[in-house]
Amino acid sequence: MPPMTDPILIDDLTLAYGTQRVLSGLSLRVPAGSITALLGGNGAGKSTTLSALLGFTRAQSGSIAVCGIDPAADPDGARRHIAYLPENVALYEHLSAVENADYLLALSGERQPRDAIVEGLAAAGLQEQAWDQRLGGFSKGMRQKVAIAVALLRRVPVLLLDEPTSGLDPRATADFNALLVQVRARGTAVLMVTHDLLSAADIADRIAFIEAGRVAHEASASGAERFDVRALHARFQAGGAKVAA
Ligand SMILES: Nc1ncnc2c1ncn2[C@@H]1O[C@H](COP(=O)(O)OP(=O)(O)OP(=O)(O)O)[C@@H](O)[C@H]1O
Repeated sequence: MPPMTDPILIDDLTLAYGTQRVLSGLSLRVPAGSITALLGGNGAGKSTTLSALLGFTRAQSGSIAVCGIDPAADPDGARRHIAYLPENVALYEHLSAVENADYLLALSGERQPRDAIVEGLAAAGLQEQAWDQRLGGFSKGMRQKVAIAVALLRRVPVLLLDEPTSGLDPRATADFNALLVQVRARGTAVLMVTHDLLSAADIADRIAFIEAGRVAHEASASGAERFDVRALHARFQAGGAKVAA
């Protein structure tokens, strides 16, 4: 059997928008069944890194692979392995939670029966009475649950999240983090862009900080370099890693 490669592998990536260089030698890997939090100041290049993994933005040099596929060469192939939650999840207001999930799964060619959909919504923590309600009245936390249910139902090996807990209250943040822990237990490689150092320290296996276009520091949840949130906060405060309440 060929050796398993990490679902997310980025090596020495350099990427510029016109003359503005954003990434300068960024390397990052996210193994299966693990959560990596990507932190850094505003404009550090966190969302750009996600965009490169999704094949929306092309790097000038270095290599990038999603389950062994180069997203620049084969964006559709890479995206088949990815569930992506942008900061503001785009769902359909006039459709119910079940209808949204049904439609989004159909779009990705992975239609599933209602029983499976409601099971996914329940697993994501959405209350039964909300399953057939239109999304118009949903809170951001409830919308996140619908979106993550779709991601769970797709059973893809890679989950990309862009500031998923921004705007969530502490309870909804805790619920969301608990869900991510379940996703990790299924073997998914999770890459989460966030400014929320406390959440990152709570659930991530690794925290990577981007500075000057590269990962300037990585901290691990285990071993000698175990997270010291105060030290990380002090060190990276200037770089914009905020500690959320
Ligand atoms: N499509 C684009 N075209 C031109 N410049 C862009 C584009 N997208 C991002 N940029 C610029 O690239 C830099 C990095 O942006 P990016 O969104 O990756 O940062 P970020 O680390 O996610 O920031 P934030 O924490 O504020 O969301 C910024 O200076 C931004 O203005």
